[in-house]
Amino acid sequence: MEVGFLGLGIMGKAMSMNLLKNGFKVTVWNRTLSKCDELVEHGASVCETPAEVIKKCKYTIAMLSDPSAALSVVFDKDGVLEQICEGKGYIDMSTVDAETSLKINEAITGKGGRFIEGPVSGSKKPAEDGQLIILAAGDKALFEESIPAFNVLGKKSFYLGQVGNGAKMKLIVNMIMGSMMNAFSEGLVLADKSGLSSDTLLDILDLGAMTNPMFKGKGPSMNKSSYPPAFPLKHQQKDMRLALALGDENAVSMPVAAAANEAFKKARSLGLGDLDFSAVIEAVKFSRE
Ligand SMILES: NC(=O)C1=CN([C@@H]2O[C@H](COP(=O)(O)OP(=O)(O)OC[C@H]3O[C@@H](n4cnc5c(N)ncnc54)[C@H](OP(=O)(O)O)[C@@H]3O)[C@@H](O)[C@H]2O)C=CC1
Ligand SMILES: O=CC(=O)O
Repeated sequence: MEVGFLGLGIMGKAMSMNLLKNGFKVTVWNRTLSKCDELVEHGASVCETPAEVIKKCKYTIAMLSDPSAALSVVFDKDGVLEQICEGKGYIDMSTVDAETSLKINEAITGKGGRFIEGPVSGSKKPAEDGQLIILAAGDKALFEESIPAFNVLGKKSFYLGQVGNGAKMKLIVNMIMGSMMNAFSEGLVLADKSGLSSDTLLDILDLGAMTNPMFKGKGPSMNKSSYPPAFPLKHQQKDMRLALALGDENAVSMPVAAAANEAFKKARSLGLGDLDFSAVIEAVKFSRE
């Protein structure tokens, strides 16, 4: 199976590498073209524009930073729309809002192509290990044809119905994750400032009902003030912002998420946007200084 892949950031690189390792023929494109080199060393082909990738491949996956990147790759010059046509499928796995997905769906299907959104839950390591959770929606037949690729990329693929449902589900999951990360950060800082060991707090949390892979995975490095980016903080803040907009649309009051969003914004203003989202703990430390 030949697959195109647009966007080789933290996630796209790991995902396209997995496809290559599992026997897929992969043609890649990235805005910063030099990031394609490592994939080419592992057997990928490279194109100079998204349009060229679409022309070459029956199926193309995108993994881009945010709504503006997802729209630009489709609608701008040399973009996806220039070559999408009947018989081709476009699978956008970026985390965006439903409105963005719907715009892309309308444009792709208007040209006779097929579209699904497929945002993923799971970070850099699950992407490297093919253990993502895929939240797909849109053209059902395209979803079924994508299963061989999804089975390489993830441990479970959900089909959620009409376009927009995948985006909404992903934003809800990440809103919960961002709120949890803030409560966790406050607890670690409070333990430390109360004269307690924040490492002991991790041990206690791990033994009880609140044990979870995120606290276990991120806690030890947070206690060392180390935040190598797996999920960049700027993307988590984007997800909080988009989830809050979904709350506005549905008149759902979300004061916890709103406070968490403020902390991520504060962290961005401190220049921490490119670090892991666990660096939000620095905003908690900052606010009490
Ligand atoms: N990292 C994670 O743990 C997870 C991330 N996600 C989501 O996946 C998506 C990708 O995340 P991640 O890989 O971490 O992000 P990165 O910031 O590492 O990569 C972003 C990618 O988008 C490209 N890009 C940004 N702006 C544009 C633009 N205007 N035009 C074309 N390409 C553009 C970048 O290109 P360039 O290299 O040129 O900058 C790069 O390929 C995001 O939506 C994120 O929310 C979902 C689950 C987990
Ligand atoms: O979107 C981020 C994740 O870890 O999932």
